[in-house]
Amino acid sequence: MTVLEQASAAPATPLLEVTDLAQRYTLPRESLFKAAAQVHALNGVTAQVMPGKSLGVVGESGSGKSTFARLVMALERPTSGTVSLLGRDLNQMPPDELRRARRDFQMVFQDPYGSLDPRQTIARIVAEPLTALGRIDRNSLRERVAAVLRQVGLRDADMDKFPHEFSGGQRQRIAIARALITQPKLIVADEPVSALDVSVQAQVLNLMQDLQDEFGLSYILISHDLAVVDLLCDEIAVMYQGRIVEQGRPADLFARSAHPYTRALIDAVPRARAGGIRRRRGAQPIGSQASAAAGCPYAPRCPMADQHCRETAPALRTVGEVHLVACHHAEAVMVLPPVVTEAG
Ligand SMILES: Nc1ncnc2c1ncn2[C@@H]1O[C@H](COP(=O)(O)OP(=O)(O)OP(=O)(O)O)[C@@H](O)[C@H]1O
Repeated sequence: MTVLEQASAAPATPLLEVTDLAQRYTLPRESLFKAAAQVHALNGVTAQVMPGKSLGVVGESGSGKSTFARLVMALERPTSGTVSLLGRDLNQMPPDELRRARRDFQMVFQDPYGSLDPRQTIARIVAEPLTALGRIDRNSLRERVAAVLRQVGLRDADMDKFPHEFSGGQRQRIAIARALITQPKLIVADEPVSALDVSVQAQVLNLMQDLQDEFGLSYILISHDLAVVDLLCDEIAVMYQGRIVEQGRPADLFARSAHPYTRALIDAVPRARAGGIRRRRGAQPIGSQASAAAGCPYAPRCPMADQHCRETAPALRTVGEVHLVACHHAEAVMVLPPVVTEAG
């Protein structure tokens, strides 16, 4: 094999690599006589994002999605595990190096009303991640702001306005422009469209897709809505109580979900996917419940749970070619009929 062939055959370096990430929070003591309780927000999460690819992270409220996003952004240190961007462990970097590395990864938050400072002009808001990296002359800065505003479908003149002059969808475009200004490789978007009307959601997701095509961006897209991540992601990780319980390509997950929890999430997708998955009549809303003391954390809610599930926690394992699942009954779940697709 020639050197060139070897290079092209070598697997590409992951853009982001998260290994065995765990985060525990200690809650304030209820009284002097009680031990402080701990929340295991994240429990041994391992994931990779390749350059130009996107990972969707779905799960109900409290499953650990935002904690995962904060750790990936190095906004807090994990209890254990590592977060590496292009092979460099973010939590081992000296503060100055981490500040410079932040050029490569930016975040878009859920609330387009709360995340933009109402007293700042759009120019200042959008320029902030760049000015935080060091001095830059005013004219170049305004040119750069105008360019990213155009990239997200806004006008140069918008830079001298204030956030209250824009709709929710436009504000989310401004938040995306701010994330783009440092020309990042990765954007972590935490529920970027859940505060928007459905019609506006599609516009923002389409914009994110166009930007990905144009700049080879990667996204980590956090959402409670499978339909949203399905649109934009190459891979979906389903989280339950701080663990990834299933991970695979969207088409595999929809057609052959191997975890009963993923099936419950698909069941709750409110809109028809291209393949025609619809909400099942009378489907129960997914609420949080206490985890089992031992065994599979999903066992107390699982229609397939047996004694083995209640006693032994399933490890994440491969089923099929690239599909990962943590369920003792994965093979049986995969061959169940597709989630009900009722007419109308
Ligand atoms: N700073 C904190 N201190 C204590 N507990 C926390 C903290 N942050 C998160 N938690 C707890 O960790 C668990 C995971 O929370 P997280 O916000 O990551 O979930 P989520 O899936 O993003 O939920 P949501 O969709 O509601 O934002 C929850 O039980 C939450 O109460």
